[in-house]
Amino acid sequence: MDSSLFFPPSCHATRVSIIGAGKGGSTLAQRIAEANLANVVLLDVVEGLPQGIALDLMQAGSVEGHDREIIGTNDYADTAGSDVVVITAGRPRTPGMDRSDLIATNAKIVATAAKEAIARSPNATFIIVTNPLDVMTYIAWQVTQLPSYRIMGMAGVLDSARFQTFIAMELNVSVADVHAMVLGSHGDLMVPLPRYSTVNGVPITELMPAETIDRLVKRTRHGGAEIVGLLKTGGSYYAPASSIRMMVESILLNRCRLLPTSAYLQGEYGLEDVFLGVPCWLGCRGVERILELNLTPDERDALGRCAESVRRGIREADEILKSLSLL
Ligand SMILES: NC(=O)C1=CN([C@@H]2O[C@H](COP(=O)(O)OP(=O)(O)OC[C@H]3O[C@@H](n4cnc5c(N)ncnc54)[C@H](O)[C@@H]3O)[C@@H](O)[C@H]2O)C=CC1
Ligand SMILES: O=C([O-])CC(=O)C(=O)O
Repeated sequence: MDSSLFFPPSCHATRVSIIGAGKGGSTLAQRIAEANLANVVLLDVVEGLPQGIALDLMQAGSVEGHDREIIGTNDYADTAGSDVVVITAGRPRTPGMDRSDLIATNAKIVATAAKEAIARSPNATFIIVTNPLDVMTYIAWQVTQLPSYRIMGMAGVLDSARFQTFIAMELNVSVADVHAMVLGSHGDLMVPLPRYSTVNGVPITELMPAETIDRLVKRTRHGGAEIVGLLKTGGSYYAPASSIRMMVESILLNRCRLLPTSAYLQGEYGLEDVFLGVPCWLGCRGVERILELNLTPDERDALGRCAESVRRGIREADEILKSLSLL
């Protein structure tokens, strides 16, 4: 019998490489495989870690009912030909730290990882997750020299998910009906937009008093630190992994979902040469289009302050990377 009938020549299966097999990276690998979105390559510098997680996830697949291949590796050669590369490599913060305290450590890691990954997957779309998010996305863009629409950072989906959760908890309504929009940098200066946040189309400004909204906005701004304070040894990873999965899905399936994304700005919102969270349609080309919302002068000013703080971080990272000849 001709065995090729049963084992046809392998065809190109969609592949997502995740650089960094820690809490965020490994949870994302699980989400992508269990959503049957793509095969996954999980890479880390620690020997045995990605291999062990990949084997464990493959064995879960036999129960979860997917046939996705998950490869664990320490070798970038295994990431070759990826459609999407996600960078979660780097240190998380611990209580008392600001995300910007991670610049010196994580700039080197992200620059190296991005260089290695782009060399093997020149056609991939990159999603950066490592903190401080908007600064690290700029670094990765600089070293890969990718067209700006093919590289972006994940933060806005997570920050909006937090705002949505707090709104649903406050009103005691289904979170499925809540849609919220958080723009700006992934830090205390982020810009939640109550005017664009609704419960099934009804603006939250009509559903709760201004003081309540202010309290939820503050909690959203400190949402990451709240979890770091509880976990003590690192940050959140379930909600971040879900948020990255949503972006990966919109790209791979060309769904063109409108998602707050850290994107390269070239005049949008009056800002240039900076990555910042803005609403973007994500499709097979990456950032297909940036939506310019009508902002009030206060909201615009808040976005400008975010841009300034990201630029300060970029200058600090650039100096470090130049001194190491990584830029
Ligand atoms: N953008 C966002 O919204 C979020 C960002 N983060 C950030 O993501 C990063 C990762 O967080 P976790 O997964 O919780 O940390 P983790 O410590 O669990 O995992 C990080 C992994 O990176 C690996 N790593 C370090 N250097 C590497 C290199 N040169 N190449 C490959 N792998 C390397 C480590 O061995 C470790 O396994 C942190 O910077 C964290 O702050 C976390 C949550 C949300
Ligand atoms: O807070 C952190 O360090 C991790 C993170 O970015 C988040 O959960 O928003």
